[in-house]
Order: sequence, then C-alpha cells, then structure tokens
Amino acid sequence: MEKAADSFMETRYYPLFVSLDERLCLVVGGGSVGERKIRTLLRFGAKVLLVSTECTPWLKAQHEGGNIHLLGDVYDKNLLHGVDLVFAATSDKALNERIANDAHSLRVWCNMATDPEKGSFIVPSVFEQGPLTIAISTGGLSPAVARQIREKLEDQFGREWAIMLSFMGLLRKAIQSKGLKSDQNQLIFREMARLPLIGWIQNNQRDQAFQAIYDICGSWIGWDELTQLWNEAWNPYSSSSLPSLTASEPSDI
Ligand SMILES: C[C@@]1(CC(=O)O)C2=NC(=C\c3[nH]c(c(CCC(=O)O)c3CC(=O)O)Cc3[nH]c(c(CC(=O)O)c3CCC(=O)O)/C=C3\N/C(=C\2)[C@@H](CCC(=O)O)[C@]3(C)CC(=O)O)/[C@H]1CCC(=O)O
Ligand SMILES: NC(=O)c1ccc[n+]([C@@H]2O[C@H](COP(=O)([O-])OP(=O)(O)OC[C@H]3O[C@@H](n4cnc5c(N)ncnc54)[C@H](O)[C@@H]3O)[C@@H](O)[C@H]2O)c1
Repeated sequence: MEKAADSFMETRYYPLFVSLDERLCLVVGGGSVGERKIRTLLRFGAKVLLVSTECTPWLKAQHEGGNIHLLGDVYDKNLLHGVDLVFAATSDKALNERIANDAHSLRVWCNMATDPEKGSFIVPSVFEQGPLTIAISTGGLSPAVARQIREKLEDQFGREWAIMLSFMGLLRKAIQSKGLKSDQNQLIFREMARLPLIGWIQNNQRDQAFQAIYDICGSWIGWDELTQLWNEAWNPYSSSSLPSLTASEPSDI
C-alpha cells in the first residue's frame, strides 16, 4: 500500500521509552506549545536549548534560573549539529517545515507542532506513578482525547500501584539471587503477578499478602526477608504522603 505522507492514518508510530539523560534537545518556539514540551523534557532529564523570538514568563524564568539555554531568536540549520531531538514549535508554519526538512536531511528526530506528519515523532500524553509510566497516543488524531484518557487513568492508578511495583521489583531481585532456573523464576513471577496485591495493599492486609506469596515462593524467601522487602517498598510512602490510601503503614509482624 502506498503511504500518503500527509495522513496520520498511514503512519504507524513505534512506541518507545528513551532515556533523555544529558541528551540535547533543541526547541524552536517558546510559546505555549514550546513551554509544554520543555516542561516534560526537563522532567525527564534532558538538556534544553531554546531559540525563540518571544518566550513565555515561565520559560524566561527557566532561562534565568539556568535550567535551559537560550540560543537567541534566529534558527539556523547549523544549530542541529550534535542535537538529539528537535521540536519545531513556532507559530511560523514555513519555518517549522524548514526545520523538519533540515532535521530529516541530518537524520535528527523531529517533532513538528503545526504539521505533525512532516516530523518524525509525536509526543504522547504521559503520567507516572512511581515506577509505572503510562503513555497514551491517539496516533495524532485527537490530543484532547489522549489527555482525557490520561486523566481517567490517573484516577485509576493511585499510589498503591507504585508500592506494589516497588515490592514486586524487590521480591524479583531477591528471588533472582537464589540461583533458580529461569523457567522456575518465570513461573513464580507470573503466579505472583496474578495475586490481588493491589487490594491487599489498599486495605493494608499484609498477612494475607505474605501468606499468598509464601505459598508461591516460601521455599526460597523467608518471612523475615518478606517483611524487610515489604517495609522497604512502603518506606517512601509514609501514611502522610499517601492520601489516597485508607490503610495505615504496616507494622512489624
Ligand atoms: C499529548 C500531548 C503531549 C504534549 O504536547 O506534551 C499532545 N498534545 C497535547 C495537548 C493538546 N494539543 C492540542 C490540544 C487542543 C485540542 C485539540 O486540538 O485536540 C490539546 C489538548 C489540551 O491542551 O487540552 C492541539 C494540537 N495538538 C497537535 C495539533 C496539530 C495537529 O493536529 O495538526 C494541534 C492543533 C493546533 C491547532 O488547531 O492550531 C498535535 C499533536 N499533539 C500531540 C501531543 C501529538 C499527538 C498526540 C496523540 O497521538 O494523541 C501531536 C500530533 C504532535 C505533537 O505535538 O507531538 C498534549 C496533552 C498533554 C496532556 O496529557 O495534558
Ligand atoms: N502540537 C501541539 O501540541 C500543538 C498544540 C497547540 C497548537 N499547535 C500549533 O503550534 C503552533 C504554536 O502554538 P503556540 O500556542 O505555542 O503559539 P504561540 O503563538 O504561543 O507561540 C509561538 C512561538 O513561536 C515563536 N516564533 C514565531 N516565529 C518565530 C521565528 N520565525 N523564529 C523563532 N521563533 C518564532 C514566537 O516568539 C512564540 O514564542 C501554533 O501555530 C498551533 O497551530 C500545536
């Protein structure tokens, strides 16, 4: 099937979680879209360079605080050298298109605000709950719906998910250190993932959770070790910072 370059429907966007730690991201355009993209980029540890004729007050403050680098108000193709991602976020459609073309010729990944299909990646709606990251895309069809889905999921995935995942991560490491065969590990982890841990965490039913986990892997993990891992997983979420949970913090068995 021939690909229509101007159609979102024809583009299959490959979802990917990339590390932006210390990566250079050039944003051209410091209006509301540029600001939104930069807020997310900074949250994920990118180094942000900005070119814009005007900047929002928040972006000015970021520049003054040394959190982003302002490279002036004139875009030039040479600025793309050494850059990992570029965001063409000006209100000047022709300039955005030029940036997308330059990026294409230099093989720099480009997000394009005015004609997104002319860029090479789009940005999903994202939220994090501890180690859990949920990213939503409508393939560019409706960013407003992507946002609505994010808001719904945010209500659904509260702090108990962060605690559960931290605990599962610790438990997984502990079991992996016991030197079992990988198919045995796999069986254990799959069985544990089926347990209703979320409900037990929400209701602080630690004994129930321990008993069920013990039934699965009690031959390798002792009760004391389980207690230690459970407490470690709960530690960052003391009852004061966990308003969505009704249960109190776990006490020692
Ligand atoms: C998810 C999010 C991430 C972020 O930007 O950080 C994001 N847009 C967000 C919000 C949002 N953007 C717009 C509205 C107004 C309502 C509406 O138009 O629907 C709202 C809603 C709001 O603000 O409430 C307007 C808009 N957006 C694009 C165009 C141009 C076009 O479609 O041609 C226009 C029209 C401009 C005009 O009409 O002039 C294009 C894109 N916006 C994308 C991402 C990519 C596709 C994502 C996907 O696959 O769904 C894509 C394709 C390219 C890109 O930018 O990467 C963020 C939600 C953050 C959150 O979770 O709250
Ligand atoms: N992709 C998205 O998520 C999304 C969302 C809303 C709007 N848009 C589109 O993106 C464009 C930007 O939206 P906005 O709300 O940020 O607009 P805006 O007017 O708030 O900001 C535009 C920015 O671009 C800068 N700019 C304009 N011409 C420039 C040039 N030649 N060189 C350097 N900087 C220049 C301006 O100084 C300003 O800071 C709009 O035209 C809109 O169609 C995209």
